[in-house]
Amino acid sequence: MALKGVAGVLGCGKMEAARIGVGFDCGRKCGFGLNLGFKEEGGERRKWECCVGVGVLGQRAITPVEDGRSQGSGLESPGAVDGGQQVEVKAFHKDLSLLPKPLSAADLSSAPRDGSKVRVAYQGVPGAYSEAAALKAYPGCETVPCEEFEAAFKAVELWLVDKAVLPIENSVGGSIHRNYDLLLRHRLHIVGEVQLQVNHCLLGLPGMRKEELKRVLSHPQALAQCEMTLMELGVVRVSTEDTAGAAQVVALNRLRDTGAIASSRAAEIYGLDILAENIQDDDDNITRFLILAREPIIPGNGRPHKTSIVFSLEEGPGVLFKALAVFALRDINLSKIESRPQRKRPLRVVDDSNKGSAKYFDYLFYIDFEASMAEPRSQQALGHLQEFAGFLRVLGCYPTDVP
Ligand SMILES: O=C(O)C(=O)C[C@]1(C(=O)O)C=C[C@@H](O)C=C1
Repeated sequence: MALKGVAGVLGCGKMEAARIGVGFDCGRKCGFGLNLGFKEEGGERRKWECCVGVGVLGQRAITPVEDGRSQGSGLESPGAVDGGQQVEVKAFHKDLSLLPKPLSAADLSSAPRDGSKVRVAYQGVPGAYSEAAALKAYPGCETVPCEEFEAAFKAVELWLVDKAVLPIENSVGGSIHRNYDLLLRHRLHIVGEVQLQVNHCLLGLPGMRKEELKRVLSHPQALAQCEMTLMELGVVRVSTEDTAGAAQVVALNRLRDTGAIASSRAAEIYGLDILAENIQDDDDNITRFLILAREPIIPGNGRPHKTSIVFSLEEGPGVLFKALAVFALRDINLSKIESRPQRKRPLRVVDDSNKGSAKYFDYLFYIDFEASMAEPRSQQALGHLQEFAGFLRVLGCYPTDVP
């Protein structure tokens, strides 16, 4: 499947100005796209509009789904009128089965049409919680391990895999900031979330007892989530790239005095004993993962949806209060707010008159709100936010998951 004809604008009759469209080839010369734009009101950019369209690439056949207005099919019917003249239609002898077929709902589902499995990238090695999250989202998928988070983003961008599943926050350890930063640096779309109950096990070589351990290896988040158990054991903590990677190191190097914090599945894969189960400090230890893809999904109204956005604000008193009010005013609940330093402009000079010595940290704000982009109140809220946000990007709109 190759990326072709990423055509700019899909037709949306309602949108008067500045439209941003993305179109994606679905493999059979068909495409679909999400079109976001502004409406001009009184000479100002005011209103967000969002519409989705499906079409046939390489021709002009685009049929907006939402407002039902065709923008010209490019396939004239026999005897079409051209400038008042009847056009003579020549007979042709072609294999009609070669013509692109119209998209059906199944074409937009997660499974590739050729029967092959969905390929999902994750950071870590087999047995990592991220792999379990990928399998929860796409049962029976082909999981593709990646060394770093960034490699998983790139694997999607380079069409090596269909999706990536990456941890974004944990109920005990908090946010995974690296992935917030990567979301902005890459242009992938959030198409889903997975909430996974994480039950950590203490693993060791067969026959070992937990009292014999001197060191415990794991991912820093996992070590932090099992702080109390590790204190009781009085062991040295050593960070690894992922939990299953820790189990792999213990098994491969036959480390007798070293344990690993990982999943029971990792114990099975690497042939280790489970020395203790559920060793996390908090029983409600839930990690939330994001599913990323090259194309956005068409937001629905049926199931509860979330929308994730990122924006920057100009300096001034109460600007964050005003930004949050656009959601409160429309009764939209926020489920997450995170701020990250702006990498390109981490500090802002605020007193030009005073030799420019006073500086503020400059932040980007990430918000998840509980509404679909298909709802007018979401579009209105973002239109309102756009009035005072220096920068605004919709990272994705996707169905809410439950642990
Ligand atoms: O190391 C793993 O197994 C991962 O999937 C990563 C990760 C994380 O980054 O937070 C995921 C879930 C657990 O909370 C611990 C580690």
